[in-house]
Amino acid sequence: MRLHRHAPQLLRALRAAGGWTLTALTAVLLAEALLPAAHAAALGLLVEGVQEAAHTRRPGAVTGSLLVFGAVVLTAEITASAAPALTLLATGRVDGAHRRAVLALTTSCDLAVLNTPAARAAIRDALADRSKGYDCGLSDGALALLRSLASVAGLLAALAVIGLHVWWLPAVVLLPACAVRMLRSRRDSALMDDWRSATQEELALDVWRRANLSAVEGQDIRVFGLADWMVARMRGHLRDANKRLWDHVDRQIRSAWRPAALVAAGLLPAFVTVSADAAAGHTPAAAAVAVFAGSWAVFQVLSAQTNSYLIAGGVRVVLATREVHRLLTPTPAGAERADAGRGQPPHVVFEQVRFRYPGAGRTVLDGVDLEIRPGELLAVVGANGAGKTTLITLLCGLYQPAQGRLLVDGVDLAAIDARKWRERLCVVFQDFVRYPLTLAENIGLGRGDMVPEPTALRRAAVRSGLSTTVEKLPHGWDTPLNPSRTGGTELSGGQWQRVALTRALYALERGATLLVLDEPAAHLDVAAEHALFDRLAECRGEAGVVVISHRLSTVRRADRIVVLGGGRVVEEGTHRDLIARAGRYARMFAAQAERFRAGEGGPADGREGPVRHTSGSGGAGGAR
Ligand SMILES: Nc1ncnc2c1ncn2[C@@H]1O[C@H](COP(=O)(O)OP(=O)(O)OP(=O)(O)O)[C@@H](O)[C@H]1O
Repeated sequence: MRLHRHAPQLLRALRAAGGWTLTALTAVLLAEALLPAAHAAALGLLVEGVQEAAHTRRPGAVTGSLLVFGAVVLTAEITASAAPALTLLATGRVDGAHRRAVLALTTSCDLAVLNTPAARAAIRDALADRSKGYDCGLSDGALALLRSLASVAGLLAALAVIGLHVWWLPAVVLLPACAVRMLRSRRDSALMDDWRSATQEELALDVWRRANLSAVEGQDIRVFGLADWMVARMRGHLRDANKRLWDHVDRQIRSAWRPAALVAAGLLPAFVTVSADAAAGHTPAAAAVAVFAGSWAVFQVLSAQTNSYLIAGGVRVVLATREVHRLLTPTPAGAERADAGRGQPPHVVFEQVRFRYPGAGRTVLDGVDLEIRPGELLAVVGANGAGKTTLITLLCGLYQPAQGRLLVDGVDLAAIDARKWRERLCVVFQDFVRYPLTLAENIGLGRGDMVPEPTALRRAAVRSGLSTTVEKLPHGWDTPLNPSRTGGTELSGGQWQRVALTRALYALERGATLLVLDEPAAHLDVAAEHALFDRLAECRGEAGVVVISHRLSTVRRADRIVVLGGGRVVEEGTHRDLIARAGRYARMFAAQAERFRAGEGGPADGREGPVRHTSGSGGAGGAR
């Protein structure tokens, strides 16, 4: 790694620490680095002052040198207290700014790019999260470089102190000092390598530690009797992690004599010569003291020099960040893009849309032509894997079609500001997120960019049928939906689904005009699903509503039904039209009704399809 090429960029990162903090920190680090040399010089002066006071019998002769020595000691105290605080402040600001920049890129880029292995690896390296096994981040590297530069000044000063009295001594001291430094550097790098591999074992161990404490995995561990197996596995990881570290300690203890031998070999002959000169009266005692202390200062400065692995780690972050920038090139700025329009339900058209996930072999959507009319209630049905969820991710602009285009009110979605378009959408994905926050916060995230509005929260809860749940919660809206928090609780699957739905309906209250629901009733019973569909039907007109569902008895009441199959729309129309056509939809519907008639659940009026989407044969797909 060529440090000189990346050093300026690493140092530039420090600007985020702020002008004053950076200036103060640089001054403190410089003072710290100069202290050993200053101490040696002050010690020489003090000896000279004491000698003069003894010689002239004037105690006042020592005052000046005593003040200088006191100033050095005071500076050491001040820097020792100020350096950690300033370092902490600078670290927080530099890493904070860096993380914000990476986060901004990752949240604004296309998911297709974000999900590639190259992008994931670059983001991981750029964030260098310690909990993921990284030993140092951007600020560690940048501060290490700054400290190294300061220590060069300290080294030159220490060499000057000894060179001033004995001209040949700097070279004699510098050689063993550099050798000791190299040995230490190698030892630290080896320790980091061992520590890194031990961390990987620790991370693996942590997976099982957390699994044991988690309610979900905890169930499996108990039901399948995995406890002994898990403990054995954890022991294995712990043994591997510790073995590397113990081997390292063992090696270090056995080779501890090397630096000591180098110090002795370098310093002893020189010190003996200087002492002999001093005894012979060729070198003053004060100069000899300064030389001895100065020589030791050279060793001190070089030993204190921060390990190069930190700088290497910082450079790795710089390079990874550059890669993140290259891969996640943001879409053109919003201002240059078309606005998404507001207020009215959008008219969306999929035109010959083809799409395949990055790295996947199969084309999921293969020429989809689909219209979502303003304010209509549209149902999308199809077998498992037909591409219904994929359709939604394209509608949200999370992925771009490989071919074809999506038009929103006649404008290509690719030319519309993604943020503004998503403000018009409220989506509940099949795998909705269960945030470990309070109920109100969970719902408010439907428009996290706005100040939460309690009236809108309550209206959305009434619409989704969540109100009765709110009343039963110990702290109502302020109940944390996380049993491990004080006063927190866990919701059932169906209750969580209503929370996700309320989140979307809240977004509707706050200005969204297209509601998209992917299996919104997967966790609800048949009666609750019917009631939900009635409420969704009330939203139409005010907003467009797109519902994906496998339960055909429910979606039959949609304005239009679209059937996806083979990567394209194979049928569309009202329930009545599609039944009359006696095609794929009619066969799926008949199969579900047949299951119901066979007594597999639901009311017996032929309206209810009892089918859950979890099994291929039981779902719409199985009815083909
Ligand atoms: N992130 C992804 N990367 C690669 N392939 C994916 C990804 N997500 C989905 N797929 C594949 O795309 C196809 C369509 O998936 P999609 O989730 O859109 O189907 P679906 O109709 O919603 O299915 P279901 O009814 O089971 O929810 C599937 O074959 C699936 O394996």
